[in-house]
Amino acid sequence: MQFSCDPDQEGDELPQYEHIYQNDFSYRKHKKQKEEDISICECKFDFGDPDSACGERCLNVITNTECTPGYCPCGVYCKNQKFQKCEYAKTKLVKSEGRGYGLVAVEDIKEGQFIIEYCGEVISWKEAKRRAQTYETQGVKDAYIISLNASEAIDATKKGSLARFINHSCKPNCETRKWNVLGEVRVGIFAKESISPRTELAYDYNFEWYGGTKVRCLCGAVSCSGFLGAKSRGFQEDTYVWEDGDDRYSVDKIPVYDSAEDELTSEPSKNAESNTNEEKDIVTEESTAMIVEPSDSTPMEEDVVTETVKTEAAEEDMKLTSQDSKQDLSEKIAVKSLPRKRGRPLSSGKTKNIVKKHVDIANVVQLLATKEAQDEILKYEELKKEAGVRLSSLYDEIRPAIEEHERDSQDSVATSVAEKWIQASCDKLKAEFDLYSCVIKNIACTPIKPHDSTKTKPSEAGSDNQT
Ligand SMILES: C[S@@+](CC[C@H](N)C(=O)[O-])C[C@H]1O[C@@H](n2cnc3c(N)ncnc32)[C@H](O)[C@@H]1O
Repeated sequence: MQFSCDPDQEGDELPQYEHIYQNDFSYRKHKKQKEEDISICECKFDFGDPDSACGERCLNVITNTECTPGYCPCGVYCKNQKFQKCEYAKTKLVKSEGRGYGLVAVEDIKEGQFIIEYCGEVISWKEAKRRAQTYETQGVKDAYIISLNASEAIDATKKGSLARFINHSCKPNCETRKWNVLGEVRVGIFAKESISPRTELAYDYNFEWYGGTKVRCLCGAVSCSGFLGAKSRGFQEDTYVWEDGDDRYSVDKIPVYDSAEDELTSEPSKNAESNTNEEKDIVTEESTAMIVEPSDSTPMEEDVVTETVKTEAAEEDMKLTSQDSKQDLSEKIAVKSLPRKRGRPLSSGKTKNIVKKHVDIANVVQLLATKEAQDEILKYEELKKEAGVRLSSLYDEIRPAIEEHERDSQDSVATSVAEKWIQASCDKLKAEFDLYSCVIKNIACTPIKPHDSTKTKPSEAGSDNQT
């Protein structure tokens, strides 16, 4: 949405809030990152190539993790500390038609670029719901509570960054993404597309509506869902005529807040105008008890165990030689190439059983006395290789889809793609399982070749001499 910045509007009294550049932790202590939890990437800075420092291919960037100062191999040249260094895009606060204030771009913003962090007070969900109700009864019309993770939310009502002014759109040019920064999850606003100066920034709030006033959405998008939170379960259960893609709403007797009506001086937007004509009798009072759900559903903290498992498998993969590269690269990707966790032993405790052990099939085959046993093992080895090759070529096919998913959305990769990948991975695991069971069966049941005593190893010869 293009925005006309009226300099006169900048003189208007700004809403009361405390401006902060980092989340405020009054409700619990800020986590201190443990040394063993620090993720260290494998980037190497090359002075001749400034792009070599922690860019798109940095393992930490890929996993939405900022590098820890003092630990990144690129040192001061690391480019993956944007939250920590507040490397925001240039934006400007302006009055937006019918929606209070909004934020517009002042410079060209590239697709995928980090724009600003959504800062506020980190509070528990219980506290967030209590506050949302209090704000509603106090008549606070705008909602600034955003979900952080399963147990916590960020409240930017009283303390926040400029991100608190970014409005909602049903066809947004920005999106929220969660990043792990020094052990804490933080929410950033990122560009979904390239954005030119004077364009209003907006993301899809994914509002969860918990009752109270329904706020008419004034985003103006053709695909507008009509109300903030209209897609949420609470709203849909409450609005009995709702069907997907159906824009008829049962709004009788429901108080609707339309902030356009607060601003008598501002020209109502086309969208607002038509809505106002439609429902003249609607009461305009109260605010809303809504909490913004960032679109990024990537679990950050909750998945600690899974992440540990994956990390160590990935690390084991990293040790493979370059001859193995293509097939093993696909396996690295399958475990999302999580970077190394500092100080964590490779094959300890619970992850031991998933770490690869190399079995030299040629050696095993030589030990067995019968040709049948040897052939059986070689047949299963061939099947295992074929399954590996299929997984590898599938990787080439689906990599663009995975890359697109990583760039544009943090939700799930398309089910069809995921299913193909899972099937091929399972086939490969089954082929490995078949091979190793065949090896075990044959070692247990087939006579072993007699030891050739004429071939004495040099070390054995030496020790014999000594005795
Ligand atoms: C996080 S605040 C955004 C900044 C707000 N405009 C302000 O002036 O502080 C969210 C509130 O802005 C208003 N808002 C945001 N997007 C809107 C939209 N598309 N239509 C109507 N109101 C919107 C709603 O009142 C919402 O609760």
